[in-house]
Amino acid sequence: MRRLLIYLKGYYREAVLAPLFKMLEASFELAVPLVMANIIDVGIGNQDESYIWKMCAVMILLGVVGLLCSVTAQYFSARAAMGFSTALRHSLFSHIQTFSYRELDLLGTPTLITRITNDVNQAQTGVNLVLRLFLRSPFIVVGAVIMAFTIDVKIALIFVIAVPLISLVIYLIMRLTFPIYKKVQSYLDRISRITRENHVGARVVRAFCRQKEESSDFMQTNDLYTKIQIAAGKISALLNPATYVIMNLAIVAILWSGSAQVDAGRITQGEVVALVNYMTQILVALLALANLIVAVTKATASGARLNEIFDTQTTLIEKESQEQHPKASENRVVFEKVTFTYAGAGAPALEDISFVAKSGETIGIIGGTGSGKTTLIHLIPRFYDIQKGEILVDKIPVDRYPFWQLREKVGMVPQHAVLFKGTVRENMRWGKSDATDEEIWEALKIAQAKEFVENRPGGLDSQISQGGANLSGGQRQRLTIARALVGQPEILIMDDSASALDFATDAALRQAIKEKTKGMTVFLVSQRAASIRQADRILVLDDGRLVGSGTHLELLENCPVYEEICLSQLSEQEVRRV
Ligand SMILES: Nc1ncnc2c1ncn2[C@@H]1O[C@H](COP(=O)(O)OP(=O)(O)OP(=O)(O)O)[C@@H](O)[C@H]1O
Repeated sequence: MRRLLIYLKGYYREAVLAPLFKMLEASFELAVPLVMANIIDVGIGNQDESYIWKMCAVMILLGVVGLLCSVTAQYFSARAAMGFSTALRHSLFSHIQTFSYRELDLLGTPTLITRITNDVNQAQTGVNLVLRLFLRSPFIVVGAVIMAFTIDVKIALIFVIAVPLISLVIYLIMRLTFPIYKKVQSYLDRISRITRENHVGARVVRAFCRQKEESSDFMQTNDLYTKIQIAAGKISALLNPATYVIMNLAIVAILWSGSAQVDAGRITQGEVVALVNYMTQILVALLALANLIVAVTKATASGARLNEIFDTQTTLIEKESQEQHPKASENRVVFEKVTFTYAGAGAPALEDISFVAKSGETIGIIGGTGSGKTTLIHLIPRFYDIQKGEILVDKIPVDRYPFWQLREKVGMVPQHAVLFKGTVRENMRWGKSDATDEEIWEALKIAQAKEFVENRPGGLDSQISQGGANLSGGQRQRLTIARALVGQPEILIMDDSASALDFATDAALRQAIKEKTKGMTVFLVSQRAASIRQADRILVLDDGRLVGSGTHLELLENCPVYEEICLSQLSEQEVRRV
């Protein structure tokens, strides 16, 4: 947690003023029992009404000034804590943006969401409470004990016994609850994961009538979360009765011993009341301290979880950020004996892959599910670093390009069509931030999306809801294709991006891409043999290995895997048709 305190930078003044004002408030609070004692001893003792009113006014004044100090402290601590959490959240968000696919695969989205929301909030609460209570509570405890000693040393010894006893009870209860609070956080992660999965896959859940199972899964985790919170609550519930018993016993002892001292004329009745008040103040301060410690523990656990994210460094390093100036190369993308294994995976997802994709060529990639098609095309824009071999784009290894330049060269249409909330135009400008309407319409035309965008009220200004939920699967795919085309990339990668399109639209799309994007190297991943058979060259993957490379007819002759795929989808006649 200490490491995170750098995010208090800019709020040091508030971080100093908040505890100072709290201590000021505590000083006024410590003075109140003495005023009370005077009211009893002098005012009531002498039947001096005006003195009583005067002292009441002093008490009210102390209360009001104390309140003002407390509110001011609250203001400063809230400012500091909010400033801290804002800076922390910014930094965390920016850090997560640096993660490559590898780190995102390893960490997973739900935990990142919990950490940037819940954990940052816990840290913020911790900072807020520390600024207000860290000095105040010990100050009250020590101050009240000192005041007790100034009144009567013998009675003050009761404080010396009671305070450690109360502290011990608080300590024992906290020792029992701390491990439980740590578990709570991991359950929250699970709840967040289930919620996210369920909501993202809401349609699938309904299609498979899995609502009951999903609900029971969620309820199980939620129940466990509740149970663990209740367990912690039950133990914490012991705190008040146990400490109040000690405090009341201490008060009885004060009254007992105090009455004897009053009889002996060593102290006054007012001073006995003041001692009782000090005992109560001590208990309240110790309980506040216990709450503070719980909050600090939670904040420390959250801080550790946040530091885990900060300590996760991207493995994808931009080695040279200077712009590369590749000469126009015939061999646009070259894979040389490439082997790639996912982090934590036992076997390579791709092994010993070599091929050359020439400028202007359309490369079809086909293979069974899990054969490595998506993995292969993810390596071209360097979403992952390979372990063996080399990948060259325009004769320069991909890890020598600055990311922006490589990603500008490569237009990516992912397998899952993801769009963002906003207008069609805003979504299209992800491909090129300053794209003109003409450029956008041209890209939409090639992607076979012009007509349906024109028919939407507002055209380019029509709204797309979160994730593109107000569009059909095919419409979403066409818009993501258009988004990649807007930037006029030199290499276009389409990862099964036309799977939701009917055959006629799919064919029209491929035709338009071929005609309108001269010189562009196109990678076309598809499960459909019909979609890639016209490609200039087809790569056939099987279990992470390249088992065939050539044109449709060549592969039919010499690649049994390809022949099998084709025959499983098309008739013998269709397969052999040129
Ligand atoms: N992020 C990942 N982490 C670990 N393993 C992965 C990851 N993504 C894919 N794999 C594994 O790598 C192998 C190749 O997966 P890939 O997604 O490239 O296959 P694919 O041919 O594109 O399949 P599909 O046609 O079903 O999309 C599979 O065995 C898969 O389980």
